[in-house]
Amino acid sequence: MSAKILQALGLNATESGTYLGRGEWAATTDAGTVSPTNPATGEVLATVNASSAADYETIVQRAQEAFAIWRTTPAPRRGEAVRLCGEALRKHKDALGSLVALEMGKIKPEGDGEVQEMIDIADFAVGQSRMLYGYTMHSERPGHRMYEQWHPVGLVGIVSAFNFPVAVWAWNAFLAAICGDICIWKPSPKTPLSAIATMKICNEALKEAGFPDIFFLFNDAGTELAQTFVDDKRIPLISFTGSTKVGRMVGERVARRMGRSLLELGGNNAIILDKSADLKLAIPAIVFGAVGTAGQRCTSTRRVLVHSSIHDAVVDTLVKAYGQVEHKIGDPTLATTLMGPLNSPEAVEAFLAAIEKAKAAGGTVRTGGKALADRKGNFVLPTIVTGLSNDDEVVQTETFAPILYVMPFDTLDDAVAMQNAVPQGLSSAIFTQDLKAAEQYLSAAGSDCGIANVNIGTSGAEIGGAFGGEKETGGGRESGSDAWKVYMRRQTNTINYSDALPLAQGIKFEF
Ligand SMILES: NC(=O)c1ccc[n+]([C@@H]2O[C@H](COP(=O)([O-])OP(=O)(O)OC[C@H]3O[C@@H](n4cnc5c(N)ncnc54)[C@H](O)[C@@H]3O)[C@@H](O)[C@H]2O)c1
Repeated sequence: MSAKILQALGLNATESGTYLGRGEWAATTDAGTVSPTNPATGEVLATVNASSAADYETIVQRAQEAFAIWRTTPAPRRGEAVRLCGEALRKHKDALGSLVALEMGKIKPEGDGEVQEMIDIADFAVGQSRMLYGYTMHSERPGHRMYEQWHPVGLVGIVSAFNFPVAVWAWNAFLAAICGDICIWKPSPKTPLSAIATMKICNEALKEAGFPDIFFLFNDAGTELAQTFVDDKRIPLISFTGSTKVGRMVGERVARRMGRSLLELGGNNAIILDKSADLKLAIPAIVFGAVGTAGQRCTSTRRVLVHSSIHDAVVDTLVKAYGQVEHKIGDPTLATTLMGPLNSPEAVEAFLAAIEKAKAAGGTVRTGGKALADRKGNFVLPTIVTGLSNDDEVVQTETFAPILYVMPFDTLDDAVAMQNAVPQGLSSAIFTQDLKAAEQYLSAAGSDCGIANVNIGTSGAEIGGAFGGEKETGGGRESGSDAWKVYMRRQTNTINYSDALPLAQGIKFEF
């Protein structure tokens, strides 16, 4: 099965992890390897030769040369390049979706959905390429015109996480490309094949149509090259998606060199069920939010805050629903599977450690709480824990696994305070039929997250809205709304078409 999925995308048992531009993949074999593993079986899928320091240098130099051309290519023409990438991805959606499922471990519909997200952001970026608007301002000086324009920022570094191995790149790369930037990508060492396949699909489409290289790729056997990347002054913007721990370091290092960083970090997302919540909507939203991608989404639902009058009934219903999911845990590439494995054995250890901490803090495991030792792969049971306090360390921490903490509340003010009282601020939701409660939740005194929903869950964003979060989630916004602006530099221009030289603020300087 796995060989068939790799073959469908032209991937071999050994692959170069370095796209140098000009149609060349590096032949480097002495910079270590990356070994992506099937999380459902433990089988090594292929060997990826990592990039050397010299490869990295070649990439940056060629990216700089490419930028000199791309920055003056008309933006709608740049949009055409992205349109072709979107078309190529449409053709390969099934194959790439299967590879994402195989390598990352999310189920096939979610793998396909991730590729669809790439297609959607491509479409969005094509339209945006004709809408890189700046304001025109009225000058206080007669015969003067003032306006702003947006120029490409230059080279954009993209460091991505394992859980969205291809969509995160597209969110960044397609917008950056229409903005006139050149992108260099360092994917997660857990999912290099998805990155290589994506580069092949997009770069072949660009080459066929005669476009220059705008997308480069390197893989790092350790973290040394990634650190060089983060510290590299030739790269004005680093877009980092990953854990708060690594993202904090990246943000600090980029700031030290006065670079720009776009940080998309961890979440600790809550759903509030007030007493009027429509459980027909709320229960499936919670189950998908907590169990989807085996709890390995940045927007996964980790906490459910339930009005005390319905708390016990909601827990019972959720436990029953989890019972149904338990029968459909397995190979993520099969159509019948609802929950795949965790991505690595370390993730299983982190899951088990969190369960032990939860128990030690007085929590009760209502369902799940175990790894599935009867089979190969990194499978665990989706888990519900009750009886903990929102302040407990384990509840405050993002464990990247399907563990849901359900806690009661008495007033909406208490619920919102609990929801917000975590270090992260990514996604949040309320289920209510009470207009006042919904509006209070969305007000300035309500949710403090970058995403706040009413009557839909925390997980699964669509292209169009800006995606990202506050506090330890890093403050970045990607993909929709005016997120394109981060990939550009703003320039204010004043043009004098009069015969005089008046100074602003009426200042006189006569000599
Ligand atoms: N907010 C978002 O949009 C979003 C989206 C997806 C994932 N995430 C977060 O990502 C995390 C899971 O992903 P992960 O386990 O791959 O995260 P991670 O932080 O372990 O790795 C992320 C990336 O950073 C790289 N990296 C590691 N050490 C580095 C270093 N010293 N210098 C530079 N790069 C380095 C990794 O190789 C990888 O490419 C979760 O916390 C999740 O919430 C956030």
